[in-house]
Amino acid sequence: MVINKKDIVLIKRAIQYIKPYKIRFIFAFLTILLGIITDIIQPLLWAKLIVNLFGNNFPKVIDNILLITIVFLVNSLAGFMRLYLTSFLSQQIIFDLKKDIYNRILNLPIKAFDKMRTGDFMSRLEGDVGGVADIITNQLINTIVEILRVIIVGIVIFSINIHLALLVLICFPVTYVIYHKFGVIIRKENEKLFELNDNYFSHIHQTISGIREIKSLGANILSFRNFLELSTSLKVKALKINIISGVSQMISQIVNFSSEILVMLAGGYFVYKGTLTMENFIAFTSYSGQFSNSLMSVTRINASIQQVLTSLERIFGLLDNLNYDIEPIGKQKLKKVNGSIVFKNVSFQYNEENQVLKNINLNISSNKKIAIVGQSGSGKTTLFNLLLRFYRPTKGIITIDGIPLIDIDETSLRENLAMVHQEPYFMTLSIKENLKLASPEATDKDLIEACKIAYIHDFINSLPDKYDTVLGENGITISGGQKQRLAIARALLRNAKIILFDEATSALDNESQIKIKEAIDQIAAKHTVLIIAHRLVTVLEADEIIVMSNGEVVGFGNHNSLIKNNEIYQKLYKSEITTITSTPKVVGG
Ligand SMILES: Nc1ncnc2c1ncn2[C@@H]1O[C@H](COP(=O)(O)OP(=O)(O)OP(=O)(O)O)[C@@H](O)[C@H]1O
Repeated sequence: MVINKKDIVLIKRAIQYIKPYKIRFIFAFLTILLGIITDIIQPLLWAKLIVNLFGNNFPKVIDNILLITIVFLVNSLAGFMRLYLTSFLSQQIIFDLKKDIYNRILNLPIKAFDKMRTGDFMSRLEGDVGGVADIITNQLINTIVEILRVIIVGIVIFSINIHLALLVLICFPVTYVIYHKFGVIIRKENEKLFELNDNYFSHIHQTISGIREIKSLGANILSFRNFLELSTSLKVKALKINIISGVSQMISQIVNFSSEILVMLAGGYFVYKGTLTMENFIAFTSYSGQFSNSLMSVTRINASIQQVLTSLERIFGLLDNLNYDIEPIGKQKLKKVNGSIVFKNVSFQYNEENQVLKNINLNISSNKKIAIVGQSGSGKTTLFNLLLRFYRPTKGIITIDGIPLIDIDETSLRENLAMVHQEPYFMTLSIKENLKLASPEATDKDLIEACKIAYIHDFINSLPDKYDTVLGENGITISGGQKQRLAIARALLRNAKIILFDEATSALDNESQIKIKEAIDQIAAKHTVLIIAHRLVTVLEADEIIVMSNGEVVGFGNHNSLIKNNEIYQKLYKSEITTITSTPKVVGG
């Protein structure tokens, strides 16, 4: 068996998942032991029965049949208990592993998702976990049991006839070498199979989440071709692994069969010579079968262990990769929040390569409507990302009401900061349930009030099921403007003092635009609203405008002052003015 130090660490970690259920494991183990003992007794009883049948000893035959029946029943019961316990343990370990991975994913910093593909999470959560749990419960118990069986049955066959037992043993080194060699190959092939599985899951996830893009680009055929390529590789790899396992099994079966023939020939000869009783010969042939099968299982376990080690490596590797330094988060609760925000000398970079924000200094008063404008890539979204604490500034400090962002307790921060995305995400749940995700305690009255402020109540009321209408995947059945208004209502329900709003770049109908603007105006009276602005009307009416260029704040003031004094703002404004006169769009990115 090829197990190195690293594997031992993996196994030790896996054992942590077994520990809470050790009593059940012991029971499973005992039922299996009972199974082995009854398996060992049975051939002996059958041998006695046959001898008694030939000896015309009818009362003894009845005794033997009675005993055989009892042993059979105990054996069946033990088999059932074993099945029940191992299934329970296997499902429980799957549950525990998945729970740990899922919990880790939910609590990951956003930067982790910049690196990992969704498919990697899916394939490990689904594929590897099941495999590991099965092998921990079934294979691990089996290994111990089969080793025990080899020892016990080994003692029995050696005590029956040492020469015959040695003949049975001959096949072992050969079978061992076969499985050892094939085990190494299988492990390598499995690693490749799992990698393919990651790619496969990623591809499917990307296709489904980007289906609109794929269709509009006419990339269906290309996507299907990639899918076929991946599925074919998966099929070929899985087949190859099965063939390799099959070949190794076939070779060892041939070796086994040869040794059985040798045992028959030698055993028959010993009976003929009178050095072995018929009863012992019958029992021996059955035991030698058990012995070789167990020995085969023990060697075969090597392949399973190689497989489980690959999966363990991937699962724990994923968990470890996700083991980002736990960034200290403060415990300070925000009480009655004013909503003033300060950026002091804030710089930030997503990676080593480029500085995205450069020495940002901003002083945003509460209850104001602030528009952020700037060319695409100038760093507007990154400002929001930092405020949302998705990433931490590489330099400088951000405060809310004078409290450093880093010191604010997580729940408190989320309660006071709400975000309305360009393409808001809704679950496949009813409107009411989607809104309640933001505030589970909200009453129907609260929901209606928020929806009225967000100018979406009348629309919801016009739907057949009103607030109980179920939204399609990602709110597909409602328009972009309606989605944003619903998202505003959701943000309002959070009762957050600061609302971040990423205006939709896509053209909204006039009615939607006016309603969104009115909703924001109403909200801005009592909240600090920061808007990544893409519409002229938003910019013109903002209390303050932040002008961004190449990761720097190059202007701060209202439209009138900026249009007079700020060159970059003038340029942005002028470059869009033609569009603006035809449609009420766009300033900046
Ligand atoms: N997760 C990320 N990892 C690495 N770089 C990123 C990441 N997100 C954004 N960037 C880079 O940071 C810079 C600023 O991006 P940001 O999204 O903040 O710009 P923006 O002004 O909001 O642009 P737009 O108006 O097009 O949305 C860009 O150069 C972008 O490529």
